[in-house]
Amino acid sequence: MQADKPMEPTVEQGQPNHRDFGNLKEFKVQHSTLRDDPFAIRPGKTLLWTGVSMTLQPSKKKEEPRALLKNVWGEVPAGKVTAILGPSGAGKTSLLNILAGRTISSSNLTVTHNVRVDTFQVDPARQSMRRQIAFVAQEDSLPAATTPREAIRFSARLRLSKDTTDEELETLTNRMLQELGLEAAADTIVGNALIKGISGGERKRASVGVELVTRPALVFLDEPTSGLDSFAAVKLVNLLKKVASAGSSVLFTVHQPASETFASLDQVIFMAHGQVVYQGSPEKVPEYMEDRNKSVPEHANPADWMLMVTQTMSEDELAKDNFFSVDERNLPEAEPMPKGQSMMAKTMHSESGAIVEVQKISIFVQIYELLYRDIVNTGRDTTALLTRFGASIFLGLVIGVVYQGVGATDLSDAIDLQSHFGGMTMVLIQAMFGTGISILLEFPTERPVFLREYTTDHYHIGAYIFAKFVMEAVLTFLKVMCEALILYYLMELQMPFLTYFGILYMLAMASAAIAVLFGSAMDDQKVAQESLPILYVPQFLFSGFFISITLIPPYLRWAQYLCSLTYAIRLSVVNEFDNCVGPDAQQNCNDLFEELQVDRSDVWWYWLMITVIFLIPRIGAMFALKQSAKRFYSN
Ligand SMILES: Nc1ncnc2c1ncn2[C@@H]1O[C@H](COP(=O)(O)OP(=O)(O)OP(=O)(O)O)[C@@H](O)[C@H]1O
Repeated sequence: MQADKPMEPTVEQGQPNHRDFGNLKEFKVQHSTLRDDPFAIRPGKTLLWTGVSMTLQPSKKKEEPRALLKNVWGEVPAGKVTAILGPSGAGKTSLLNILAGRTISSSNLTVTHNVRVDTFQVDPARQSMRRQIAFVAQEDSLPAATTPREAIRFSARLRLSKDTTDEELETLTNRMLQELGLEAAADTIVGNALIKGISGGERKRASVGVELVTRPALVFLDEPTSGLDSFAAVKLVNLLKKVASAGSSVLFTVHQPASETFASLDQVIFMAHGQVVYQGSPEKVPEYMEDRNKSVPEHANPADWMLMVTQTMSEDELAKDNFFSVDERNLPEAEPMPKGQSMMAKTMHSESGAIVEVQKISIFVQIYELLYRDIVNTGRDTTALLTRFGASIFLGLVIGVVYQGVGATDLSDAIDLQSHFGGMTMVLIQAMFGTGISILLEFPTERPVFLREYTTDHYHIGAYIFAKFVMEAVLTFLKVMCEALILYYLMELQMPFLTYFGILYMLAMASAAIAVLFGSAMDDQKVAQESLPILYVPQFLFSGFFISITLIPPYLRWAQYLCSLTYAIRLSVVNEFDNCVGPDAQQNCNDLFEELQVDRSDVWWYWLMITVIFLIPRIGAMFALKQSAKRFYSN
């Protein structure tokens, strides 16, 4: 561990740092409660569970239900580090997910449990309970263009008490980076499979930092040491011990801990075949194995030995040799949480030592932080930005050159008018497609980040949707402005420039809204992308451009009113062809209005409808994302 900055008054006063204390009680007396200390003492909570079972219901009638967890019991005392060990498929992650409220009963899964925090009965899936839990999943889901420093600071800003100052946040973040050995990588972007960033191990540690910086009372980590070298793994476990020594209950899963790591744990829960094999201190493992005639060989790592034994023996053999442990704790009756009781609210110690409730930051700060991150990250991803604007400018130039001067042609010539109308429609289709597709392609990378942050209580869903909307509105504004400037002047259109820009912009925003709704509603982003034509192709059919509305079967014509492209085309036609000069030109324009069923007096209605089509999917996306998040933590 690196030396720490002299930051706590306890250190400055010449008292020993908290790392010098072996026991929590002593540590509590000396430890700082300062808000810029990630290891500041926190109100500890003991998590207990019994009767945790998970059964997979058969998909076919003839099959039997499959018990994945059987009456699992255990405990994570406050101030202790507990590891769940066991062979692959033993049920470690399943247990962790149930305790974290991330797995609940569903159509094919039956979950039962009796979980308590201290003496109170709790439902881990409840929002108030999940707010207490810091959860580090196996897969990292940090935004690719963010740096570890920014990711940790973002988490601290949104999840710590609202009165935490910028200086405190900076100190907390620096301290966390230092503890995780991430100083050198602190300002390098996280990256992903396509963008080079920090290493996999650094990414894992950054994910841990994002959770630990909030000084949680309960810390759950799924395989935090996987992908780390043995030195980094030992360092991480030491860090978890430090977090526990500040009062947290730490529970993590691990496959095969090194001897040093194993010996340093406070408590281990060894699982096999969905049952508890051993629960207790690591030192007593050799004795436990000896009692079952499977003594740990000399110099062998007891964890490795236990893994080997449980993997080579069948479930029946293990049961016969008395390997499975039943709950003999005789727990007293749990108390229901009293009404209005705030114990499950997130709490911390004030500087006077009193326990106070964490004040959640306002939705405006959440929006500001989300927007700030989006702006910085968008600016960093120059390739995506250049492609987005480059493609618009290129397509604008191609369409503009092909339809050059089409707006100034003679409207008394029906073919000229058709080209004029065709050019405008082509641009509208391009604006609609270009915006929707680029959003839907981005969604798969953003979705896991949102799901992690939303389910760990970073922000309100409304803040996320609003920040996303503002960002899209600005980027789409700039993109459409580029296109409109090129096309308006090359095509020599007749309507006022601002009207033309307004129509293109509203259509692009409506298209973006539909893409966001699709991306939000579908868990499988590939399916969402593949289904996009279902939304766009009907728009062509009902827009009146490829087939006259009057030729469409009457029972299908209503569909035109749901298509944003229909309104955009009608608005373009009314504004571009309303002042046709000369009898032939007037006749041609009237024919076009009739074919498209455009009514000059309905212009306000067209504007209203295109606005509605752009607003409703946004609201829908909010609900769809909420549902997605529910499914996410119940998987
Ligand atoms: N939602 C689910 N639907 C079907 N099977 C499931 C579900 N969740 C877990 N399982 C099954 O339960 C068993 C235990 O899975 P779990 O992921 O908990 O094991 P693990 O001990 O964490 O394994 P590993 O160390 O490989 O991650 C596995 O056989 C897994 O396929």
